[in-house]
Amino acid sequence: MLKAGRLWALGAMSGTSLDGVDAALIETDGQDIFAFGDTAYRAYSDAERAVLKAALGRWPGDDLAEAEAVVMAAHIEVLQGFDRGALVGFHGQTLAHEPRGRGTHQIGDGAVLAEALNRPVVWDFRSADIELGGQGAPLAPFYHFACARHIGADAPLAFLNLGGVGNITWVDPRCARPEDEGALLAFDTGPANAPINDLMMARRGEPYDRDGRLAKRGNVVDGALELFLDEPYFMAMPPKSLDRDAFADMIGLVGELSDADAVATLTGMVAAAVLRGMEHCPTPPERMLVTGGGRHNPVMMDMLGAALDCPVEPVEAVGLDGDMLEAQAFAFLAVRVARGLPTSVRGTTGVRAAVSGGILSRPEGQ
Ligand SMILES: Nc1ncnc2c1ncn2[C@@H]1O[C@H](COP(=O)(O)OP(=O)(O)OP(=O)(O)O)[C@@H](O)[C@H]1O
Ligand SMILES: CC(=O)N[C@H]1[C@@H]2OC[C@@H](O2)[C@@H](O)[C@@H]1O[C@H](C)C(=O)O
Repeated sequence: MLKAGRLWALGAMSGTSLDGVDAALIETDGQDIFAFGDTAYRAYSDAERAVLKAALGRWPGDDLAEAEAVVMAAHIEVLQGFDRGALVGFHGQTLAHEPRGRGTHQIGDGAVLAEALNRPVVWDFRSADIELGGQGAPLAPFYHFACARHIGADAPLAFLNLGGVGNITWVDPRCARPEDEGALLAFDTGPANAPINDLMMARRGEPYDRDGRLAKRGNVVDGALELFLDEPYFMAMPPKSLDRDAFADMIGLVGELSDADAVATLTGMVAAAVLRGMEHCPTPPERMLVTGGGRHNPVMMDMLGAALDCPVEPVEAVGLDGDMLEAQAFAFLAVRVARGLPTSVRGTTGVRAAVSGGILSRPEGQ
């Protein structure tokens, strides 16, 4: 086990929107953040993305050699560019997520990565949590707690990640540790960019609605929005988490609409799902800090701002990097795992007892 003390750790995240690999360095002891370091991004090519897309929904035992090779090559390429980072946190690529069924499935082999980088790698962050009855997601909340302390927050606030899927973390920074009762409540709010990206690709051959340009020209259609909000998921109490394609049917709800109205309505659904999620927060947060690609979409941000009672701002408002927060989170979690500290609790994933989720693989001879 790693001794207490600060170190530079390198984290890598390949998220559900399948855009690419984010990598970031942070200096941490697994509790506090001391400094942020370099970051890098390696986009997937269209051909690579198509391979990953075709592998979604697959489980161990299926032939995934091609997808595995894409994930490993992209990670090795981007991580080899960092000379700092004594420990690596490697999330891998989620292909399927069924916490109450077959479990959760991330591809990418941390032992192979450890040899390629000649550094210890922590990986398979979600399985241990699921084995103890948790959802295996979201896992960024322990890092959100550290961020809240880092920015000097003194009242409950929320972090909202708008990736392929949306997830929210309500944080009480007055608690001493993230594992303390009442410090965190987190869950996936609903779909975020994934259905928008899928619709843009299907109808226009474009990967996403850049800057909300198409949504801006359309109107939210109430009938479709109401049908969407009838989904029992929104009423269900946390813990809860979602597969990327759990709401793939929502594209059907907008199937008859013009491109602009369809995208505007899918964008409105993201904000409406977050608003429904707020009902589950223990107290209204003082502010909502938004991370992930959705914060670059002004239509999505305006809809959120109009729906919520608190200020909604990108995390850059407090000096954080919203494109790299998840990569930093897995660097931070790697240090926690290496030190034997918990990475999830009942309030974040519903796990029966606090668990330190992840495997540590060392290169031969270390
Ligand atoms: N300028 C922009 N305008 C509109 N949408 C954007 C913009 N930039 C990014 N996005 C959206 O954000 C997505 C990428 O978000 P992000 O990188 O946070 O996702 P992820 O990390 O893959 O997902 P997850 O957090 O669910 O694992 C893009 O696919 C796109 O839909
Ligand atoms: C199973 C899985 O990969 N879930 C992702 C996904 O993307 C957003 C949301 O759904 C969240 O639950 C999680 O990612 C972030 C990094 C998390 O675990 O906190």
